[in-house]
Amino acid sequence: MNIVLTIAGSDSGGGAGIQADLKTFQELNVFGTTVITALTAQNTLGVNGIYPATPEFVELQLNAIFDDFDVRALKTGMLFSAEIIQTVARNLKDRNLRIVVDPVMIAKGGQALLKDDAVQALIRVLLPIATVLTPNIPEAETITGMKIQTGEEIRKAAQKILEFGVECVVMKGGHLEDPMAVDTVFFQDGSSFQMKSPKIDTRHTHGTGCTFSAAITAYLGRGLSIKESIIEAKKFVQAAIENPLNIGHGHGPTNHFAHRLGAKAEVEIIE
Ligand SMILES: Nc1ncnc2c1ncn2[C@@H]1O[C@H](COP(=O)(O)OP(=O)(O)OP(=O)(O)O)[C@@H](O)[C@H]1O
Ligand SMILES: Cc1ncc(CO)c(N)n1
Repeated sequence: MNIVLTIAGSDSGGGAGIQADLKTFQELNVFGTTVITALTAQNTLGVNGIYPATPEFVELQLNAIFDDFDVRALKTGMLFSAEIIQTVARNLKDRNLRIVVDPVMIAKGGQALLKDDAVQALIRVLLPIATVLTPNIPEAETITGMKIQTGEEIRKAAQKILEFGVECVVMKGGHLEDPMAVDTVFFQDGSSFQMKSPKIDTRHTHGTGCTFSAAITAYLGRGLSIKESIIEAKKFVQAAIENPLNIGHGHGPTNHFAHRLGAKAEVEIIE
């Protein structure tokens, strides 16, 4: 059994964070382990409170996992503070792992999930060890300090992110004004490709980013290449968005069962 890990925050509402990650891992046949960085009191309407773990307790959880399990791939989600980011990076360095960093900053309802002063720590200590970084456009703007609207601006921002040391960056286009959900993927060797799928007109998009990065991690853990993992993850999240569950009164969760039920999503790959 391939073992993977998520280092993220708990979403009591079950649609994002650790809960979305574990559901994704389960659906994709990998064994999921967890390091919880913070509890959130959260539902589909918003985040009512955050209770972070101490960096020492984050480290205890990391040690518990690495002392016992042979983890193939991991993702990070909500990391909350510079201190937690530093603890995580210190414990991941020099391990033979594929690391997916989802630079979670703000919940759909607007609440901050990462402190402002933690962005620099993310750039300095986590990006240099990241295999794949999955920013949405606002996150890519915060990381690079650039305004991103056009395809050319996406390319320039991705270039700057690659210079921070990540092996591959997926610029997620879900937030752009476009009838298609277009993600553009850039690698250190200068190659790139695009993934296009129809943008679904739905408010049930809570946890899409978490589900996508967890699916990339699951496929990497199963031994797929970076490119294959990203493409298969896009299909997984597209199927989960296309078949919404009617849960909650706000931004409802994506449907992790869609894959099991055989939903097939069309994703166009443009080299
Ligand atoms: N309405 C939509 N229809 C189809 N695909 C979408 C839609 N919204 C987002 N996506 C896709 O879902 C994936 C996750 O991207 P998204 O931009 O939602 O992440 P995010 O903003 O980080 O999410 P989160 O709020 O969970 O952190 C990307 O592949 C994106 O293109
Ligand atoms: C715990 C948690 N992580 C990530 C997100 C982003 O969707 C969220 N809303 N909550």
